[in-house]
Amino acid sequence: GYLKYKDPKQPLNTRIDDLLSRMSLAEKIGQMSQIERSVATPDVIKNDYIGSVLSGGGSVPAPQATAQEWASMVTEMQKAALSTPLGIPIIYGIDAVHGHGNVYKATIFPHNVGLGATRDPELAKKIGSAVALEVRTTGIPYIFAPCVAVCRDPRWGRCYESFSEDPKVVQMMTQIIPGFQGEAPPSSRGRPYVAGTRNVAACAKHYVGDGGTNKGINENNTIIDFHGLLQIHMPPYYNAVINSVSTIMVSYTSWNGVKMHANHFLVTDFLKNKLKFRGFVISDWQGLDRITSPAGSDYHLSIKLGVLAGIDMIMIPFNYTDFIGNLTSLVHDNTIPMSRIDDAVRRILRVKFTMGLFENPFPDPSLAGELGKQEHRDLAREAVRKSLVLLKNGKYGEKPLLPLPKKCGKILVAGSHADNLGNQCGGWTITWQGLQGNNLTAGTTILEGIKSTVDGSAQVVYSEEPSPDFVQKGGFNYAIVVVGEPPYSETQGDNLNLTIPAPGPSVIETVCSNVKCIVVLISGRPLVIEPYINKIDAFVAAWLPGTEGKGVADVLFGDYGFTGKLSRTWFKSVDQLPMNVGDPHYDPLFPFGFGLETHPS
Ligand SMILES: OC[C@@H]1[C@@H](O)[C@H](O)[C@@H](O)c2nc(CNc3ccccc3)cn21
Repeated sequence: GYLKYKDPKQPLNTRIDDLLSRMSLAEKIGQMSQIERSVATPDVIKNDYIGSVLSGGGSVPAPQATAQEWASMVTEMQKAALSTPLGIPIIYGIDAVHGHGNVYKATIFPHNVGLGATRDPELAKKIGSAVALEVRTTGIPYIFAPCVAVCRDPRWGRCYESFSEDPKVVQMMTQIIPGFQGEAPPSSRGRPYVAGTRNVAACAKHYVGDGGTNKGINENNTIIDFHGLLQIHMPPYYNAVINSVSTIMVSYTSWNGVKMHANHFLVTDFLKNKLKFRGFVISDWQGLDRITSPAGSDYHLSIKLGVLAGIDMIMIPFNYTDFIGNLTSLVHDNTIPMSRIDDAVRRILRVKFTMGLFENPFPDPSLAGELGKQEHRDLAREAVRKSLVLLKNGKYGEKPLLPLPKKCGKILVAGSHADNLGNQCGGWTITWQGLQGNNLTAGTTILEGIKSTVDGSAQVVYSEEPSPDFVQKGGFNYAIVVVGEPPYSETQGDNLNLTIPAPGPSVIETVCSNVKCIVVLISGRPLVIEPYINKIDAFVAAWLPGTEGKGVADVLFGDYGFTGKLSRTWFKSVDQLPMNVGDPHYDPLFPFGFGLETHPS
């Protein structure tokens, strides 16, 4: 018979009220449960009324799975969900944080630290809509992006996921949200909005103060007064909410010793009641478990604190029986009132109804062909060009070295990051931690880009770690040295010394003491460069450019000018950290906002 909640012509709140009134506690708790794809069998989805599934970093249906294989996996799960009595569709989420990183042959864009250096919100929006298409072509309607952290200490392993140390630059780049979701019409501003099946629901993360921890220690404590929190870490959430972000993910971190996942004041009083956020709040992976230390030592208490704080959907992700059992008993004994459960389910349903998931629960086959499309790769290459920051161009008193002539004669290209696609993509690429080498996915290394840019008369010689003899006897007019950090994610990226890993420094020394050298640094953050900077002729910060490495050669050889500006302070020494623009004692090697410019030759 006719069911009001299934009628898209009914007002949104009528659909929510009607469906909620039909739901059992088990069905409500199911909607609040997000499980990992590796445990999400059709039976589990059906029997536990699961409302959401995710892919954790690197969790794929099969190695090098095609878009079709991804879509088939989602379809199978969706069929199970729709076979339940109320037929509420699941929402499948994934970390598409710099393009659809888990997926083989997806376009990989520069990580956020590089996008921040572009200062180009329109570019961010275009990237958002390209990523949305690549995500949707795999049948997925929801992504855990953008990270709107304001990273205040580059020793943090996730600093590359942050657009900038300056909240104003992060606020500017939240324009990626209307890119992901589509532009909300005036009537929907400030409310969750997803335009349709070519867009995805987004997730502003990690609320709040994830980038402000002590010494940049991941998941640690952000010690700052309320005024400071509102001034530095909160502003991007104002923009995210008004730009209709559908979901917000809570941070593992603590604020002045109180776990964010247990913080009723910030999650409910401030975000939901003050900022009027109407989407759903999702936990991070085992975010509830990590409320206690050791993690998981009192899961019953964790669930009580997290759900009462105002978390609506829980990224469990594996022990769903524990979660469902504990939450059910917490409601039965009235520790958690049904009103809290209903608020969570309303918010989840509001997002699912608004984004059209009930009308279009299955992948849209018309989106085939979007994965890794040349048009998206060209956009990514433009982003690479605009993300490069030129920090030195010729030694003191000498003429500028860049742009290099395409008729450059014999040049040397050296370093561990010159011909290494995995290194230039960084973390959250194919696997959670990222990979090294050139077989991980489809793309163009920096070396390949150089070779296809220079004039036919030029000779490009590549040596990853050349000997002094090789450099001295090579007769090179110039050398391009590409070094930097290996890929990493989260805690694995925490680093207190921030030195360029060996043999980077010695390659710089060997090459730059024998031939005019351009050093291109591939890193998620500023690294120690001061000891070598006087020996270097030209110095370029390239961040983590992604698959379209040719964007680097585009600018080195003058097809485009350098325009990027530092989105982060470049320290002289790690002893100065944390040190950010606006600090009373500010003594950088290169200041926030710095970037030399060149013009197309
Ligand atoms: O991947 C899901 C979330 C992600 O959206 C958050 O930004 C991030 O904080 C986060 N961390 C994990 C933990 N990932 C993990 C991967 C493999 C094994 C164990 C944990 C999952 N997630």
